[in-house]
Amino acid sequence: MAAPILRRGFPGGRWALVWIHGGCRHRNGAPTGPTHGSTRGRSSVAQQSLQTAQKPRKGEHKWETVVGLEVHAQISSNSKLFSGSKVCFAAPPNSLVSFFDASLPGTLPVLNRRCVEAAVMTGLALNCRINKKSLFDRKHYFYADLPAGYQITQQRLPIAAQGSLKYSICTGQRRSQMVTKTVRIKQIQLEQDSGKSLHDDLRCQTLVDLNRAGVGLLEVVLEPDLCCGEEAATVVRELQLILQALGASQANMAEGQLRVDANISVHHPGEPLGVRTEVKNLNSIRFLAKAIDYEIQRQISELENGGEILNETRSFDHKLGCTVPMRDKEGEQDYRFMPEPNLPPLVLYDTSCLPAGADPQQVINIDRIRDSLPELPSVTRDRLVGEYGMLPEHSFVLLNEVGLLEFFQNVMKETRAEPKKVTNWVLNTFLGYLKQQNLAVSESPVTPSALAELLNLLDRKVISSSAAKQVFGELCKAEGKTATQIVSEQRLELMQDREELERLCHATMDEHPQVVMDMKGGNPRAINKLIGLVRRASLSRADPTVIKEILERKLSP
Ligand SMILES: Nc1ncnc2c1ncn2[C@@H]1O[C@H](COP(=O)(O)OP(=O)(O)OP(=O)(O)O)[C@@H](O)[C@H]1O
Ligand SMILES: [Mg+2]
Ligand SMILES: [Mg+2]
Repeated sequence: MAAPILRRGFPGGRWALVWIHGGCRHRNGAPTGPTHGSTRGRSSVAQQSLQTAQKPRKGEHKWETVVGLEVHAQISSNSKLFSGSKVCFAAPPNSLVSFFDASLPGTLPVLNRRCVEAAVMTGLALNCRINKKSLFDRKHYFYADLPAGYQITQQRLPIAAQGSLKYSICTGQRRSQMVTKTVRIKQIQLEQDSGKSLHDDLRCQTLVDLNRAGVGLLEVVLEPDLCCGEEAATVVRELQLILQALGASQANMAEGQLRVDANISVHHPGEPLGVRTEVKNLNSIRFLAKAIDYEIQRQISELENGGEILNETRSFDHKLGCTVPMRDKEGEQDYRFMPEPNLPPLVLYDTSCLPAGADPQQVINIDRIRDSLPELPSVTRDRLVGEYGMLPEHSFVLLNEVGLLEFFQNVMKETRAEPKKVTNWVLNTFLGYLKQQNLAVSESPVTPSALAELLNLLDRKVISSSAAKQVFGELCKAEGKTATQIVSEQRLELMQDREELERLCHATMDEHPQVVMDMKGGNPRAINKLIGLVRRASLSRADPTVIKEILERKLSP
């Protein structure tokens, strides 16, 4: 019986699986490979998502639109997939390159355990089947930023396959209805990132930075179940949140940690899928949606004008808002896939089938990873709705803004105010201010404790709602004052003294006899005017409910 052992590769807890006799132990026989078959026999989920395609524009009713995504996520790890070089964004060019990353002869890959664990976590979170045996392959193409002339990937047997991802999308005329849909995951594969080519047009030269070469990537391949830019954008955002919750990837698109290739085709209902084009390397969710919608329109008008769609790769020109063929990817590529001879099969275990005598620290146990999975975004949203009676759409906003959920939860820890009130303040006043100032939650001058203190003052009726807004405005100035200090310095406390309030009402009525006459004459708006006048005289410190009660009593016949 063959048995894998783990070999310590580089310092810092890196291990490689070494296959001694070239066999494999499985509990239930060999796992099946990825579903590379035709995409035509799509499930009812796929059909359903096609049927609910976006509202047709002119001429579009005759067409069904199909979108399939390949999402590349850089794995959060201190070192690269097969070498000990550090992974760091924006380091000086070529400062993080080992001999292996530069493909010097004689160097060998050593698999990074952390990357494997991140892939298993992601597979489990996306309801995939985890393959207990997966294989590495070489995918050949020639480009300056790929020094080996091939990328190590998992083409034949990836680490995870056949999963699904649920996402929610707003529909209806006023987009007030939320519908939950499912997209199937075809497979998740581990692979190396390439380096970066920097084109210096002025000097007509290309510079190569290999810092990124060999960084671990997860390629999540989705089945062609989507139908428009908005659906694709929603799915990618959900995937991004899942990867971040798992800690599998920081998935920051601006830093290139999440890049998407969008495959698009159109066909007539009842006919086979059309020829797909692939828009490569989309690194913003907004551009992803725009590129897809543009490409759908382009393909439809091309076909309606008697043209044909070429199976080509394109890129999105965000300045022009259109897709253009990629010059370097013209023609069909032959990647000459072949097994990677320097890496044994990657073997994973369940608790029930650990190899006899194996050190649990040295084998990768799928059950242990499953047990340590954190709360996933969909579960967090359900919890917010259940625990705080929050509207589902509010739970989406809380999760979508980076750091906002943590902010909300920290406010909740320190306030006795109703969760609904806290949600309103966080989503309207606080988030509204951040948006207006173009600030991230982490840059906010208002801390969760400061907002909690303010909400406590409001809850204890120490201040009125309008005074609370005023205090919030002062907190935003970040002068280091607490809400209580601001309230006392600006004398914003609600007037509690009944006699003082009576006196104020009396004085206001004396000053405005016409309004009093109107009120006595039955003008319903006069009472509000009088309340406003008393409040102004009290510098907004008088409680409107108490004023109303006093005025009504004084003016009742
Ligand atoms: N007719 C189609 N229309 C739209 N999308 C499609 C169609 N057929 C397949 N797809 C999508 O194309 C993608 C194919 O990705 P996959 O990684 O399997 O292969 P590839 O694009 O040929 O290879 P590479 O990884 O080199 O880009 C999948 O997301 C799939 O859903
Ligand atoms: Mg792919
Ligand atoms: Mg592709």
